[in-house]
Amino acid sequence: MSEKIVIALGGNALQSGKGEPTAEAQLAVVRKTCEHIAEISGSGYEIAVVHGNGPQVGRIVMASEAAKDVTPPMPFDVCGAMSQGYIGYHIQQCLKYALNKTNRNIPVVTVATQMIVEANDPAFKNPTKPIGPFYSEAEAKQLEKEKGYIMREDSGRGYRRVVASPLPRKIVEIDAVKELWDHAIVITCGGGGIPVIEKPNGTLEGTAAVIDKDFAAELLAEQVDADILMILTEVEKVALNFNKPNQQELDHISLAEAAEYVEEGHFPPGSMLPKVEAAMKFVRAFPQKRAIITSLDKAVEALEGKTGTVLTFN
Ligand SMILES: Nc1ncnc2c1ncn2[C@@H]1O[C@H](COP(=O)(O)OP(=O)(O)O)[C@@H](O)[C@H]1O
Ligand SMILES: NC(=O)OP(=O)(O)O
Repeated sequence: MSEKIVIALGGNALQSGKGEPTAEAQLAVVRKTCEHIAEISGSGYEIAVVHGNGPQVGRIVMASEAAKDVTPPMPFDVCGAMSQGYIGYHIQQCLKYALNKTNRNIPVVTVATQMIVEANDPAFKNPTKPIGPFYSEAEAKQLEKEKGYIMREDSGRGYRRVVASPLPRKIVEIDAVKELWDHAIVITCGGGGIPVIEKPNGTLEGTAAVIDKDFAAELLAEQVDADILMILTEVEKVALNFNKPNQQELDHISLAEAAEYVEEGHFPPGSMLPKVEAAMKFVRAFPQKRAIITSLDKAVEALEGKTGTVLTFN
């Protein structure tokens, strides 16, 4: 039987193309990434794709706010749904093309996915998820004053707006994803899923937050009994002392080592910490399985054990 793999694509990594953060620049990165995903599919893996949306949803919110004199601003959850739509569309288009090139006629489909979060999740009081563009410290201070945004430094790359990032609890469309699994490559839980709160009468209500797609991908991997959780971002390996002269890249981490490095503060919240924590959760749930963190362009080599950081139980 072929192995199942959930592949998570970083929202920032998808915007890592040179030049302006345009849809065209993202499409170019998605196109290249999909060549790798098609190659993985060609090696016999069953795949689902999850993607991030931090930069994208941040810009959609900004555009919506900026257009307030022309049309009413969109609620935050709707902006999240819009980001799922356009990133999913890019992946669908590029992945289908890459699969066709290798004569693999597999349908590719995006499922608009809602994710149940808890209304009393402490994350609502402690925003950590960076979204939108990067700013200088002075610009960040100005935005805090003018717009009331909460701004934080993001992994040495500049300041960004941070928003609440509650934990994903339940994938609303999981039955549809499971039904589709044998027939298509499913793009699901985009941007971590559209955050919704379940009301006592059973209705769902969108809420203003951005769920971490690493945790969403992990939850999906558990639900579909995936063999591998693969998290693709901008760096080839997870590092200790990241961006410092004594930076040390890691080939392999055990669960116990990962816990120690987390405790020592090597991984910032909202960027590398959720990836490592999601990987830890996966191998804790499935001690025989593995999680891999690497860059978009190294996915194939990492699966072959040639690069990336592999996290296992022992
Ligand atoms: N210890 C670390 N090891 C590797 N990268 C790190 C580390 N700490 C912070 N980073 C940064 O975190 C980034 C990944 O987080 P982020 O950009 O939020 O991910 P995504 O691509 O999923 O949106 C890396 O590209 C790197 O710049
Ligand atoms: N939603 C989410 O996790 O986005 P990023 O991958 O951009 O951080």
